[in-house]
Amino acid sequence: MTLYGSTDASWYRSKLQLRSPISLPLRHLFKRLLRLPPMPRLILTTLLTLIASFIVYSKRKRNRTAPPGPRGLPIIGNKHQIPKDRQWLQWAEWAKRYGDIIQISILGHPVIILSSYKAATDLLETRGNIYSDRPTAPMAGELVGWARGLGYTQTSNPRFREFRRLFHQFADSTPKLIRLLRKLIEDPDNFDAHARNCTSSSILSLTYGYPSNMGDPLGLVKIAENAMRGFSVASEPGRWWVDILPALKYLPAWFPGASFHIAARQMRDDLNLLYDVPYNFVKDAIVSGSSNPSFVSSYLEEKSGKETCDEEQLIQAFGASLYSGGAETTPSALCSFILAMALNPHVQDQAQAELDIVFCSNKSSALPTRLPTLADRDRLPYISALVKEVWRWNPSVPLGLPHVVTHDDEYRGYSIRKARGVSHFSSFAEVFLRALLSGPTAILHDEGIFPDPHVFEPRRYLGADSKPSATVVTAFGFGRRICPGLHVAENSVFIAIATILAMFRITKARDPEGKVLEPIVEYDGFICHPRPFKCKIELRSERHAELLDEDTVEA
Ligand code: HEM
Repeated sequence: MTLYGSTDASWYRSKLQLRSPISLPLRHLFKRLLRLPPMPRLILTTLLTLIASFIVYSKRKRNRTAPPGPRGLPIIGNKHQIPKDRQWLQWAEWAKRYGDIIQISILGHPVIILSSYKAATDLLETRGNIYSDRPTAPMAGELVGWARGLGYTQTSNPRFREFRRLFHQFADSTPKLIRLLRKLIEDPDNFDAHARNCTSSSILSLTYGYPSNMGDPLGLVKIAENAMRGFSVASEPGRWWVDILPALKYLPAWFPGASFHIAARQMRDDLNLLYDVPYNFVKDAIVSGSSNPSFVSSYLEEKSGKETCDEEQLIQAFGASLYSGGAETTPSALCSFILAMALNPHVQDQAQAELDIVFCSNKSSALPTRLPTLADRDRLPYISALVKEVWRWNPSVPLGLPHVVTHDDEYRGYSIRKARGVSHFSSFAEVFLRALLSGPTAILHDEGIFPDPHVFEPRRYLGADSKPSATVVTAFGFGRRICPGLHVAENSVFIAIATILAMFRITKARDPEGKVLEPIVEYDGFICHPRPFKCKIELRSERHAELLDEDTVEA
């Protein structure tokens, strides 16, 4: 007796005298099924059985000791509740309702979201090793190809250690920002574009020795910007179905719903250019004896032309990882700083008062003898605190990067299951730990640690004696996967902020009638930028401009 055969339909009819509220629709459904010809009946019945088992399976997976979280729909779980943009607002809302460790589900598989400093450090730092892998990321990692670089490399890959070692060597580099200062004098209104262009060319110069003073003959800044746009878009959580159902990647691009292949192909082409063009530039320059000192040129010179194919790929991927890590995050931090200064003149007054005490010989005229350098950091506690507050106020990577759990664990009585990524179909079982969440109740806006989290207040990081306090900052992630560009970012953003504050006064812009234009304080993107806003950036004195020509500026 089979359900697909036509022999004993009356037996099923008798079984369908169900009493539950869904008995009527079910009866209709089965009646219709029984009327179908055998083949369509077989296909439909198989499909329905699969769907029913999936529902039962996904309900069972939510075990009673799992962290709390919002109810989802059968099969898709909470997928439909994840917004396409600014997901951290949704994370924060859930955190308010369910607590600082919550579990949602996507297609029956658990996704854990942490939103307090305590939960994040307990899991990602203290028990870091089992929480430090990365998911396979079908869209950004595989289809676009970012898995070749560090951000999406699995910890078991031998390249992981090599990448981290190279980053360690790079940590002393500080991007040169003198060009940014000049641009701010010449054309202050376009500060956003200058911050991006100058950061890009500065990273390209440090990494490949690409000259920043001769325009951009290879169009490298554009190439890198295109690749980065792809990185941001491909990495957005919840945006691509193929990240949730990796099996979709086997569909041909023409198949309805598989247009992600077309987007991925374009992004991959952009990324390949970022791998090849600057690398070939360094190789050609070494051959012709015209190479400028850079990280990649010293690596290749050390190998004296005997680099293996693997080493070539490693250093190419390292260059792209450097670029992808720094090129968007640094300008995001600088724009947040400018916005914070336009909105908080009293903070700016205090920071400039500190600078004037340290650098002006004649206190009454406030004319400086030189501009700040990194070596002055200890003498500038308020500015150091202001930089930390920039990281906290608008974290450049508000969602962090996903972490994957590699062993079953228990935390506060909740069970956290390891990712079970065996086949392609089940690799979406990976558990994501979105460690860095912005929004009112998330880590950097955790009211327990940072009262009035939306207020820009550098004093949070100073003790009663105005000396630096031990408050921790977490904008750079946790544990084994903590941002390896942390020191480069801290140094370059500190020196840029200290020098901009020393040289310029930042105020709100006014319209032609003199009315103040209030900036909108909103941010978007996987790498989060303030929405475009206008402000006025003026030199504090001509003397400050002269200092740029004197050989006193480290920036
Ligand atoms: C400007 C401020 C920056 C912020 C706020 C920032 C933040 C972050 C965060 C939150 C992560 C994820 C950490 C985790 O998984 O727990 C990360 C990873 C990473 N960052 Fe940064 N970053 C910044 C600048 C940079 C710079 C300048 C570079 C390169 C020089 C860089 C390179 C990287 C790389 C390669 C990774 C992946 C590390 C891994 O997967 O092991 N970042 N960053």
